Amino acid sequence: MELPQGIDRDTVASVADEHGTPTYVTSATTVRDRFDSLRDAFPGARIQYAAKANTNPRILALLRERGAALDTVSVGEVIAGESAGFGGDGMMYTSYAPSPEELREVVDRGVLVNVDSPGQMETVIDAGAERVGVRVNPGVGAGHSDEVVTGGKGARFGVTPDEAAALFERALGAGVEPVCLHAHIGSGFLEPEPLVRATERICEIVDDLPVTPEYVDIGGGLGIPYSDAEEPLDVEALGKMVRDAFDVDATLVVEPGRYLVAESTVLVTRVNTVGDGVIGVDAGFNTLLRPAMYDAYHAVTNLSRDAAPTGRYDIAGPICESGDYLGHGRRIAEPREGDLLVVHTAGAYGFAMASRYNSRPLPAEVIVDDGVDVIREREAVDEQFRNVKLD
Ligand SMILES: Cc1ncc(COP(=O)(O)O)c(C=O)c1O
Ligand SMILES: N[C@@H](CCCC[NH3+])C(=O)O
Repeated sequence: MELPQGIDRDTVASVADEHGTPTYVTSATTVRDRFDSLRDAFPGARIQYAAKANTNPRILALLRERGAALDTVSVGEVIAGESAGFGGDGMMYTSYAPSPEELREVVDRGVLVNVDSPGQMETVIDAGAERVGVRVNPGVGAGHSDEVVTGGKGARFGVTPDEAAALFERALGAGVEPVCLHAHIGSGFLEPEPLVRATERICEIVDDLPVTPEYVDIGGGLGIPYSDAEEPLDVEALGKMVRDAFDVDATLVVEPGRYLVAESTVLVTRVNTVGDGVIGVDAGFNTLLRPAMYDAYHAVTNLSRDAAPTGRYDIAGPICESGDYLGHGRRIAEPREGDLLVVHTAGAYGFAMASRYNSRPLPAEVIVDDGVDVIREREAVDEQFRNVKLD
């Protein structure tokens, strides 16, 4: 698998030498390129980046400069958006079971809330919002695994179409403008059909609302190939099919996270231990959770060796759990202690899902644009204890 645009082996090696490992290394060019391809595929649409995929404010700012809006899920993400220059108008907030305090703070910050329960609607009205959105379950779901399907039967996200119409009525009755119907069916699908079907269904739901909202948000979920064997999603064809299905007089909102950032980033990690068929590296599921959590595949290459793959290796992280592997049976050039490995396609739900398990500090993040810039320092080991009270 290739490195992201504008990043070569020497760059990754010098990042590792200067800033240590594990470190996430992002190509600004690839982020811009993916944004531009979506903008071209969905002309006139609002491309609303789902900040949860990669919340680094420098990446948010890069997308804002390109013309993106922002979808947020917490006050923390709203603050990250503000620090990246997004105003309230440029952001929406779509969350599950938020506290009334959180909803009030989001409204105070001027961000449009997509509610998904009658109770949330009451809180947003009480908080003095002028506008509101409603999240509906369009009855269609899709995703790379069951854990990430958020629409269809059994999904807990979004109200029913009838409830959505009732919530629109409630907002109108309270003098609050219902400006958005929102849906999101799941994450990481590589075929256009589910999103096209959802778009058709969402438009039917819009037809039954008391007013047509300004925005109709069909969510994100656009997948990307994690291996050379997977066919990429044809976003141009998807854009055309969605636009053909979108027959309401509203601004189309597309809300991808993964598609915009996943391929922009690699995780560089150093080999600390070489055993019989198992190599131990300094990045584990504390750094990149996806393999352990979803059995997700991330390609791994040995940056330090020119040789063709010499064998198959299990790649283990440093966490004291037998499930801490980044990959199994990977064909790579024979690793030696001190070698650098690259874990590909790590820009979405990588750093964003990292933890301090085993009291290992959070990794560093670097962006490569005209030069190489640290966009998040590696956490110092003792920083993780700063809220601890010893007496
Ligand atoms: C409400 C909402 N919008 C957008 C997304 C973005 O998903 P993805 O990264 O798969 O595009 C998510 C996450 O699945 C989400 O929950
Ligand atoms: N975290 C998931 C995607 C879930 C998106 C959030 N709704 C992943 O890494 O694939």
